[in-house]
Amino acid sequence: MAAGLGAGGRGAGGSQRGPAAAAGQRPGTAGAAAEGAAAGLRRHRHPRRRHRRPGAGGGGGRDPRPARRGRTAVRTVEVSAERPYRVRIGAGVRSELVELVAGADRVALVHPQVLSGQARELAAGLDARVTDITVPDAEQAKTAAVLQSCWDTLAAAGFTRSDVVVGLGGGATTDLAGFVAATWARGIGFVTVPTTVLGMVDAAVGGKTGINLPAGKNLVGAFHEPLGVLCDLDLLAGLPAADVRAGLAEVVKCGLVADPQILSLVEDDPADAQDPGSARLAELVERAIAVKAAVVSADLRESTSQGRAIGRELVNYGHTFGHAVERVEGYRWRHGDAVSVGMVYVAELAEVVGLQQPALRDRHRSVLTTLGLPTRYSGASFEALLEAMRLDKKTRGSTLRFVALEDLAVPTILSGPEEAALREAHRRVAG
Ligand SMILES: NC(=O)c1ccc[n+]([C@@H]2O[C@H](COP(=O)([O-])OP(=O)(O)OC[C@H]3O[C@@H](n4cnc5c(N)ncnc54)[C@H](O)[C@@H]3O)[C@@H](O)[C@H]2O)c1
Ligand SMILES: O=C(O)C(=O)C[C@@H](O)[C@H](O)[C@H](O)COP(=O)(O)O
Ligand SMILES: [Zn+2]
Repeated sequence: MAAGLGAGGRGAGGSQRGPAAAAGQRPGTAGAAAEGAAAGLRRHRHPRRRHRRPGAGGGGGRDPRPARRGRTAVRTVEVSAERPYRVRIGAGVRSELVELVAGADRVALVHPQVLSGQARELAAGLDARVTDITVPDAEQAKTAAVLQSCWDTLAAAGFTRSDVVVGLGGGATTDLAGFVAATWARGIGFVTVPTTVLGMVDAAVGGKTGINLPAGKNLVGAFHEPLGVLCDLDLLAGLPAADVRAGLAEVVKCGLVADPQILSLVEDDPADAQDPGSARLAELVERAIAVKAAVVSADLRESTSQGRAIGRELVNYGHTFGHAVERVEGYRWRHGDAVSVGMVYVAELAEVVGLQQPALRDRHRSVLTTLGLPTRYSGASFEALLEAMRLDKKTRGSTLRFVALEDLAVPTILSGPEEAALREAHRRVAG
């Protein structure tokens, strides 16, 4: 059964989403947690499985890409929050979907139009009855109307609590699909098969699901952990360069707040870091997942930040201003581009209030610039951005709270900065 919700398409949005172009390990909790997670990366070979790449026409086609990355190396990162699950990372791991949904009579496969071929291939390998749900592209999927339409489709197909929703796509698709799963029958099984760098390193892991409102980013949602996450690096082959770059903003975020080795890997060869087939990008993906897995394992529901002990809010670095930019731009910016500017904003703010040395602010700008990510934003007034920031989920009452850095991988919460400081940081980011 196919439920077309309108392909949407990037259309004009494609070029409008974001601008065109564009130490030392912390001794505290987050750095240590990331180290622990990195150490927990288990390296083993993928069980032998015949696997057909999309479009390979029966498996006989030659892979046109040079084998710069071990084709069989598969990594596993464990997430142990309320219900343990595994993040599998490597070429071909999407074939493991059949095991993750074993036992379900019905599977809903939620994906954007651009991934229809991959969705068909995945569906063909499943024993369950598959309901295909094509959703609009990118942020256009994260709306109440699309959510309603997904519920209607599940109702028509008779989905019960033993059935499973699979999100195949970038972060926008998996956020929506996860919220569909979280809300259907008060919560059914959910699996993520992320197809973007950002989806793999961030959105597919950790169980934050939801949709946007005109009033704010991700304002409606739920914590709903996946049964498993399949990061199939083969799926990145066709990802547009601008989306690879945007995903790297969240990777750099993990480098700044917890794992500085990430920054060195990017700075050593930024072009290689952006090559979907490179071993460097694979390592960056693994390292960022290790940071995220450690953080959400310790604080799934984002409830434990106290003083210097930062919980899940750590991975919200750069998002207070970043989400405000997305909101005032009508969700036409790429999330990663907005987070890039947001990280520069909070670095400027930390410097303005005397928390951080200028050198760290400069490192933010240089590492993001070297990837071609935006570091300036002058598209909206300070007042409009401030209003949007007030609805950030870290805000308590009328007190704005930012994740900020005292030093590389030394995070803190900057609570209730003066409006003059917020304004000055905006002036500096607006250039
Ligand atoms: N839940 C979380 O913890 C979390 C974390 C970070 C970001 N997010 C959310 O994730 C979203 C951003 O995710 P994103 O950057 O993946 O954007 P996206 O989902 O909009 O995908 C980017 C673009 O790439 C296309 N695409 C996806 N996979 C492709 C592939 N393999 N080949 C070709 N094209 C492909 C998509 O159709 C889209 O046009 C935002 O909504 C953000 O709020 C959520
Ligand atoms: O997983 C988290 O927690 C994050 O904050 C990761 C962010 O990269 C992500 O964009 C998240 O969706 C933001 O959450 P929100 O609670 O600020 O909407
Ligand atoms: Zn994010």
